[in-house]
Amino acid sequence: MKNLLTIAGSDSSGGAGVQADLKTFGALQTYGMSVITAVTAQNTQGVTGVENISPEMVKAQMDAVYADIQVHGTKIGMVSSAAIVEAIEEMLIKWRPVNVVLDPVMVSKSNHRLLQPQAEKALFEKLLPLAALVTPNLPEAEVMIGSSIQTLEEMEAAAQRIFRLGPKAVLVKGGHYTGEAVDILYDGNEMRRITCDRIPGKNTHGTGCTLSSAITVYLSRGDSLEQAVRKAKAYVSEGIRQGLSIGGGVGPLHHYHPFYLPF
Ligand SMILES: Nc1ncnc2c1ncn2[C@@H]1O[C@H](COP(=O)(O)OP(=O)(O)O)[C@@H](O)[C@H]1O
Ligand SMILES: Cc1ncc(COP(=O)(O)O)c(N)n1
Repeated sequence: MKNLLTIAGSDSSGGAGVQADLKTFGALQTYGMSVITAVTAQNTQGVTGVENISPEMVKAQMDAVYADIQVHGTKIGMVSSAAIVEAIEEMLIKWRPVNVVLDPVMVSKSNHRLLQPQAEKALFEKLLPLAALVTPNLPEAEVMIGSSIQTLEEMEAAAQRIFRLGPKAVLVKGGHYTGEAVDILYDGNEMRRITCDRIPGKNTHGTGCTLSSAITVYLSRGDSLEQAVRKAKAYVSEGIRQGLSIGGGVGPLHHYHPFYLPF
């Protein structure tokens, strides 16, 4: 059994954040644990409130988990504030966990800020260098490099520039692109285009959270980075295919595929 930790924000509607991460860990038959950074009041239509957990409490949660349980992979999502970034950095340096996957969550699909603007620099400078993989979507990659991305070639150039900020590898996700769902994986050596058919349908709330959690699972099982990304992408695609039309807005992908055994 692999033990997986998510450090992320709570989504009251259960589609993204900690809830999506724990559902992914459970569906992929690992033991899931959570360090909550912020609580959001959120549904399929938007975010109506955010309350941060104190940096001291974030540190206490991380200490509690890492001191007691062997953690085979850690996924980091919404970190909300610069003070929380610093708390997480301090604990990562203290505990040196393996397989750290950073999803640099900045804005929700419903267009609500989940990272304070003044925390962007802290996230880039303090957490990127500690990550085995960072998984920006297109708008996040644009913020990281400070220019717009229109083509696959520009996605590849962005991956190279983000790599220079210190992570061991970069996955620029193409969910916001047109045509096939192409993600660019760059490890400082090889540039790969990882492509899946674009699944029609609007229920994509939580795709980024789910992808980074599933990658963390597969890395913890010893898969190569490329294999882990390919398997996680297949899991997300099936989840979108079975997406749930609940609520009045963007519904969540589905995590329990009783007739579909991922890998
Ligand atoms: N309609 C879709 N069909 C298939 N894959 C998708 C679709 N939308 C997003 N994806 C995939 O889901 C993952 C998350 O991507 P993205 O939506 O860009 O992230 P985020 O949720 O962080 O904005 C990526 O692997 C992306 O290619
Ligand atoms: C607590 C939390 N974390 C992350 C996301 C991003 O997910 P998405 O990009 O699907 O809106 C979210 N909406 N809420």
